[in-house]
Amino acid sequence: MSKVLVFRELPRDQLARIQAQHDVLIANPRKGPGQKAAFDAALPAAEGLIGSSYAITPALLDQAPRLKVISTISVGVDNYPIAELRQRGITLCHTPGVLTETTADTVFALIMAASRRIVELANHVREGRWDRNIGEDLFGWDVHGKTLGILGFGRIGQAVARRAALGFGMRVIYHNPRPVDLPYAVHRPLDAVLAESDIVAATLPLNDKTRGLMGVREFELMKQGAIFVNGGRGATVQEPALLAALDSGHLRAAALDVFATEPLPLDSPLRQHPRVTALPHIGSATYETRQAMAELATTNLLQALAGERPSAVYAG
Ligand SMILES: NC(=O)C1=CN([C@@H]2O[C@H](COP(=O)(O)OP(=O)(O)OC[C@H]3O[C@@H](n4cnc5c(N)ncnc54)[C@H](OP(=O)(O)O)[C@@H]3O)[C@@H](O)[C@H]2O)C=CC1
Ligand SMILES: O=CC(=O)O
Repeated sequence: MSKVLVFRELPRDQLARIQAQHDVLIANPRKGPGQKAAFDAALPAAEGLIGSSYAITPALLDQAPRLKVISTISVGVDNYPIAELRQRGITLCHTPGVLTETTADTVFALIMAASRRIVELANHVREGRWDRNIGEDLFGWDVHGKTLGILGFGRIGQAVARRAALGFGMRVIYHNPRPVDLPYAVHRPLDAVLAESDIVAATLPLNDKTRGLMGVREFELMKQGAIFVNGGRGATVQEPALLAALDSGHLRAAALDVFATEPLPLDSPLRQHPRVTALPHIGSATYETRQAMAELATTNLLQALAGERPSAVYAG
C-alpha cells in the first residue's frame, strides 16, 4: 500500500479504485490556504500524485523525497519540470488520445464562433436588439473555401484538420517540426502558414520553443482581416501583441480557450474585447471525455505504483 496524494477532484469511481489499493489523501492546493497546507504536509510521505492544473516545481519535489510517479489528468505537461523529474527518476504519466476529438471539436467551435460571430449575434437576440433583419455590419465570414493554418500538427491539430478539410471544404496547411503524411494537409514553414491562412488555429504544447511564439512579428505576418484561434496553451501567445493586432483592425477576431494566466484576470482586456470570444479552458470538458481522462490517469497511477509500465508515460 502506497501513500497517494490526490490534488484535484476525481470522479467517485476512480477515487474508489485508488482507495481500494492505497492510502489516499485528498488536498487541492488551489482551493485555499487550508487545502494548500494539507497538500504541503502530505508531500513528504507521498509516493504517488494524481491531479492537474497546479505547477509542480522543483521546490515541491524537494519536499517529496519518496515520490515515484505523478499522474497528470491532462495531456499537456507544462506544469511539470520534466528534466528534474527525469533526474530524480520520477515517472510522469499523462492522458493523450482520449481527449483529442473533444478538444478538436472545441477548436472547431471557436473557428465557427469567430467566423460567423455566433456569440455576438446570440447576445444581439438575448439583449432585445433584434428588431429588424440584420444588416451588413453584422454579417459573418464563410469558413468553407478558406485556408486554415494549424500551428502544432499533433493529435489535436490533425483532428482539427480532418474536420476542416473533409467536413468544411477548407484548404489546410500546417506548421510542425516534422511533416505528417496526410493527403489533405500541406506542411509549410511558420511564416508561410501565417501569411497564407485566413484562419490560424494554434494547438501547440507549451515548451521553451513555443513560449511567446505568436508575437508582434507573427501577428503582422497574418493576412489583413484574418482570425486567430488558440486551443493549445495561452502562454504560446504574447497577449499584448494579439490585442494590438485586434485594436489596429489588422485581425478580424480572435477566439481563445486558453490564456497566459488562468482563470483570466478580471482586468484582462481580453475579457470584454468586442472581437474576442473567450472560453474558460473547456477544450476537453465533456462528461465523457473528463471521465475517460480520469480513468486513464488512474490506471497510469495504479500501474506505476504496481511496478508496471503505465499505459501513457510522458517521461520516466
Ligand atoms: N484547450 C484545452 O483544453 C486543451 C489543450 N491542450 C493542449 O494542446 C496541446 C497539444 O495536444 P496534442 O495534440 O495531444 O499533443 P501532440 O504532442 O500530439 O501535438 C503537439 C504537436 O505540436 C508540435 N510542436 C512542438 N513544438 C512545436 C513548435 N515549436 N512549432 C510547431 N509545432 C510544434 C509537436 O511536434 P513534435 O511531436 O515533433 O514535438 C506535435 O506535433 C497539449 O500539449 C496541450 O497544451 C490539450 C488538450 C486540451
Ligand atoms: O489542457 C488540457 C490538457 O489536457 O492539457
